[in-house]
Amino acid sequence: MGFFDFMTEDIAIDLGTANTLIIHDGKVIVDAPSIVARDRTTGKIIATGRAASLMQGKTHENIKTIRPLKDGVIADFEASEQMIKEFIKNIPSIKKRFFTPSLRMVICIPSGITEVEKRAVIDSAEHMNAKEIYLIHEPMAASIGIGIDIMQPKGNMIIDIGGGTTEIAVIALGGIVCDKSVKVAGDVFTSDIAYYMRTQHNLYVGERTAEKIKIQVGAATEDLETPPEDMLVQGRDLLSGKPKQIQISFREISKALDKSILRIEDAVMETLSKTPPELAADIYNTGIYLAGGGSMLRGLDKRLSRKTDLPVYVAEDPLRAVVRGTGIALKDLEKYKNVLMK
Ligand SMILES: Nc1ncnc2c1ncn2[C@@H]1O[C@H](COP(=O)(O)OP(=O)(O)OP(=O)(O)O)[C@@H](O)[C@H]1O
Repeated sequence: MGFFDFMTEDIAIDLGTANTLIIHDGKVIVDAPSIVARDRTTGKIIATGRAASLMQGKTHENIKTIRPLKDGVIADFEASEQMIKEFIKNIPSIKKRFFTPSLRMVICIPSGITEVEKRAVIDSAEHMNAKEIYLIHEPMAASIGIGIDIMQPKGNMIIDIGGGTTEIAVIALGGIVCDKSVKVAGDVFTSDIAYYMRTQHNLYVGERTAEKIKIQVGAATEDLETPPEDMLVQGRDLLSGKPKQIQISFREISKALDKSILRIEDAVMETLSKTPPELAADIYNTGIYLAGGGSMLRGLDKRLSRKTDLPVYVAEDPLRAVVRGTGIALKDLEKYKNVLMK
């Protein structure tokens, strides 16, 4: 270890539309919603992460909650920088320092990101005192995080369903052979549910309630082996204006999500049809891996398996697969130099 290593901290970041995760010293030390709450009059950030998420939909006119990322990329630079700075500042070993350490960072980015969006990520990292910055594509990070040996001359298909994007990629020999990124993922599922409640039940529900419905009774198919119990949902009646409660079943939610899931199925089929035959043969044998929070939707694996006639496996702890892979790449920069971008 050189002298200057004392002044550098290594950090792996999965900067996601829904959640930001940070690995430092091999451990996940930040796992928080990507949200900030700002005081409109002073412009100051008053809360980030979980604390800001609790304020969502419940603010008054002086407080605004912002989700700085949209569709997997930074939409509000200032808010995203402030949010990450806040997360990093609170890392215990950084907090106790007298000075801001320089950072060596591996940050994962969606595979469909533009050069301008990529530049924005690098600029933000530089503003945070990052001296060495590496970028890694999300599906690549997810594959490493799942434990796939990406360097092998063997094809693997990975589908990362996050909050803003679904990234589908075929990986072999440490590279992405073919991929597709669609802006249909967890956030769209949530708004599909809110729309369904408004149009089918005249019930106006906020984003947090719609997300709760998705997690509690969300389903990609009506054909579930262990269906969840019905859920009581409260919101505002659009006709009378009064608070109202209704009972919702997973069957209704699977109808509400059907169109969006069809779009994901189409994207998967399109990627499979572009896959070179030798790699298609590998995927036939190994199946498809799912990662990201959206992959936890009940029955989604079953539905994709039925569509593709392939076995589909959901990663262990799918919400953390991407950051795990980013952390592994950070630990062995030499081994992964060909998959990291500077
Ligand atoms: N049990 C669950 N069932 C369905 N969806 C879930 C579940 N748990 C979390 N989610 C959804 O997963 C999404 C977040 O996943 P993840 O953290 O992987 O996304 P992200 O990395 O922030 O997004 P992106 O990669 O698009 O930038 C949210 O939309 C959340 O509602």
